[in-house]
Amino acid sequence: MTPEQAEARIAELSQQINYYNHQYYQEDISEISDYDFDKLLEELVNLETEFPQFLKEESPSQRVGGTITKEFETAAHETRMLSLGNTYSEEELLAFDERVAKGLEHRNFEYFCELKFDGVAISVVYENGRLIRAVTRGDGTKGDVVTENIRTIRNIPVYLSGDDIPGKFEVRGEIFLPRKEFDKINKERAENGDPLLANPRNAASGTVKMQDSGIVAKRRLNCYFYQLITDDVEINKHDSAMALLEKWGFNVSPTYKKCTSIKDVLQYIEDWREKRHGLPLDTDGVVLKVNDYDQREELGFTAKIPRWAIAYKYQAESAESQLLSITYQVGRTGAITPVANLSPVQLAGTTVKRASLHNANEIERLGLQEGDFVFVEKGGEIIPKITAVSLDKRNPDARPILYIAHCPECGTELIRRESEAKHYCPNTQSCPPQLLGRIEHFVHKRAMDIDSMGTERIRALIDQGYVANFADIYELESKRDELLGLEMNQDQYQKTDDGMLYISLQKALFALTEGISLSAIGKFLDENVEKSLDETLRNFQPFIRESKKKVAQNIGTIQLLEGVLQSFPFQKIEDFLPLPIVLSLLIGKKVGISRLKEVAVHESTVHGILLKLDLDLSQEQEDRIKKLKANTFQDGVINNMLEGIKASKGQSFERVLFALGIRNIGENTAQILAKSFKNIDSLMQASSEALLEINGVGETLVNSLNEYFSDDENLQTINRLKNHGLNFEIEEIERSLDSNSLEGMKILASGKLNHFKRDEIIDFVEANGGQYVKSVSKSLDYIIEGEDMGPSKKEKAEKLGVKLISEEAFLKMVGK
Ligand SMILES: NC(=O)c1ccc[n+]([C@@H]2O[C@H](COP(=O)([O-])OP(=O)(O)OC[C@H]3O[C@@H](n4cnc5c(N)ncnc54)[C@H](O)[C@@H]3O)[C@@H](O)[C@H]2O)c1
Ligand SMILES: [Zn+2]
Repeated sequence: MTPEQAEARIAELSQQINYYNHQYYQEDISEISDYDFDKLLEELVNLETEFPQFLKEESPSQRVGGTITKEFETAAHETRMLSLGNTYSEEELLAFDERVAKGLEHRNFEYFCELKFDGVAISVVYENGRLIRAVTRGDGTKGDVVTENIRTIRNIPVYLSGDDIPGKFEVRGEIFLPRKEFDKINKERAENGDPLLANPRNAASGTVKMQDSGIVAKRRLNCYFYQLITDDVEINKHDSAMALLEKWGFNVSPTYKKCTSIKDVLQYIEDWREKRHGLPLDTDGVVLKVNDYDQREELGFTAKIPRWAIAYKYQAESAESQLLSITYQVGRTGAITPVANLSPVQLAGTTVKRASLHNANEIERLGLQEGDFVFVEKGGEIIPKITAVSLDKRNPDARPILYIAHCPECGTELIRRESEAKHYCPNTQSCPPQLLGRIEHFVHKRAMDIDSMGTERIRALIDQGYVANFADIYELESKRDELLGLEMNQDQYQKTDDGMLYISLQKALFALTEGISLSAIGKFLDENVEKSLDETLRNFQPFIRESKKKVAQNIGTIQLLEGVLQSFPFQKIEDFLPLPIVLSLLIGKKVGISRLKEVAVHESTVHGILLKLDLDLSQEQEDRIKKLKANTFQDGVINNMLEGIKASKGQSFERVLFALGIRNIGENTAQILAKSFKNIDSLMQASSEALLEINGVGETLVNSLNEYFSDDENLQTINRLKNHGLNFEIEEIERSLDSNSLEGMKILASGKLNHFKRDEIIDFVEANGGQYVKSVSKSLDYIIEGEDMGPSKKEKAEKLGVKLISEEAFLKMVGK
């Protein structure tokens, strides 16, 4: 490499690393894996070592990656908070050991080994036994003061008592979000249709920097401490510092170990390579630190890292698997996410059968072709990802993956907006998952409040054609009889990219056999989770024998199933079977497999397929098919749901307005609009000027309203909802007045007020006998002049001779 090339590459690497650092520390996003990031940094360090003339002071190799944010107060660290050198290789670890030995002139020394917890570093300062300040690492010299947030973490003591607590000391540790909590939060977010958190580390980091410590408290963060800094007690070694932390009640992970040689360290690393997956949090390596403080001092620091410690990072585990098929998922926003169905493979302690492919670019980047053997890796993320294709194993006849052009849920042609990686289904009105999102909003507690309509039920109603818009909900009452028997649990179904409907293996085996319970089959499948579909079916036969239930008949059916699976070229999804195949075994004499295939492509449940086929089935056949179905709507469920729907008709106009889900109309705006316009007709007819007069209404909102009301379908829905008796006008509540001081006066406020939020001023004027008016006109008595009242409005008021009054003077006038 020439010096010119080196200089250019150094600049390029620095820029990339700075960018990823910004994403990682400020935005809590990992755009590349830690491994890839560390490789970039390593390349930079190597080049700067070879060409020291290009080493800049501000190079990312010389600085700790984070910075402070603007949202918090800043505090300086009394002792700098450094980064750690890291390595992925044993050789480099041995080289580190030699450097340490040499630095200590080959005197004896010990290592203290800890796991490297994957969270965010925190410094917590105590004075006289009280937690007085908590600060993030920031840029290493100063960080964000996040004391209030840290106080909400239960196992960080706020007070300490005991006679050996120093007057002043600092502890450092790693805040983390336990994996269980992380999964719980994401489950809730999925149910609410919120975007999922990417991984526990980024979630922890984002949480620590939240403005609302109430939310932080709910997130159940936890902390492991690994450093004590104090001048008030004589400590010479790290192990005694750790013992003190434990004694004082700080949470210390019991996974540490003191080692007397690098050989012991390597053993510790091996011991935890697999075992760490059983810990409640993510760990990504081992930190080894020289135990003795005097020896540490001798070894010293570089600008960014201590010379007496290093992190050995476990490389993300990788495994080879085969691509079976691709499923395209449609989110509540219409975003399409391709998911790879893989043959099962063991990875980081779990069986992997699926991997996210993110978007079309990712498929292209990988150059993925049908049936490819691929490498999967599991980093901090829950869903593993495909990192590469094993080209030498590729079938020469394999075809490239063609990204779907139409929405798998509704058939609409997909669009891809410029500068966005994802494809979208533009059918926001009736694409089932998007409709689901809108209906979930409609029935939400703060909207129509129909809590008897949970996600599963709504999904069933949408998929089976009963609900296509809000008004349909109020017509369910008249369809009570048809609802009986509708299927609910959609997780038992899957569709491949060609629209073919699949059913879970558990349900299929349950229906195909006799005398074996669903839970027994579930248990059998759990035991075979690592096995491929073919192996699982093979193992199912000895299982049937053990069960001693209708052995000959059941085994016969399973062998038949294996035969049919071989003769028909369906794509594979582990844990699922093509529904036409399963149905052909149950009712094959009545209808051919090609007809079943035809119908299964267009339907989303067994119930739907049967309605379509309209066959004359025997009772026995009906009973066996029933075993395939998901939970169905029963009388109790239906009554409960219809009652909730009926009760929702009492919701106020503002709730109804919010429920409609008009873009940019949140709860607050709905309240303001309802109060200002009193009913939907005036709102519909309101001119842009009249709308803009209202505090809190801007151009964007005016546009959303215009767009919404100019759509006939929306108007129809509103009309139908009106006919069903929903409230489209405000109920005037008789109110006793606070005073009469504004009697007969017409008042308007403009600009930002200090004592009133958005719509509070309206209430206030009315409560004191006045009338609040929304536009500037001659009939006004006063305009309360808020901060930054627009100059044109002011001019208009002056022209009309309307009196301007300050907020203070107004309050005085009312006697407040
Ligand atoms: N994926 C990305 O885009 C991206 C971007 C920037 C950084 N990163 C990752 O972050 C790393 C750099 O972060 P860093 O500078 O914080 O270094 P680091 O995370 O590699 O090491 C220092 C940190 O380790 C933590 N730690 C955990 N357990 C510890 C223990 N037992 N003892 C001491 N410290 C412990 C502390 O928070 C400490 O601040 C990179 O190596 C990379 O893996 C990733
Ligand atoms: Zn769609």
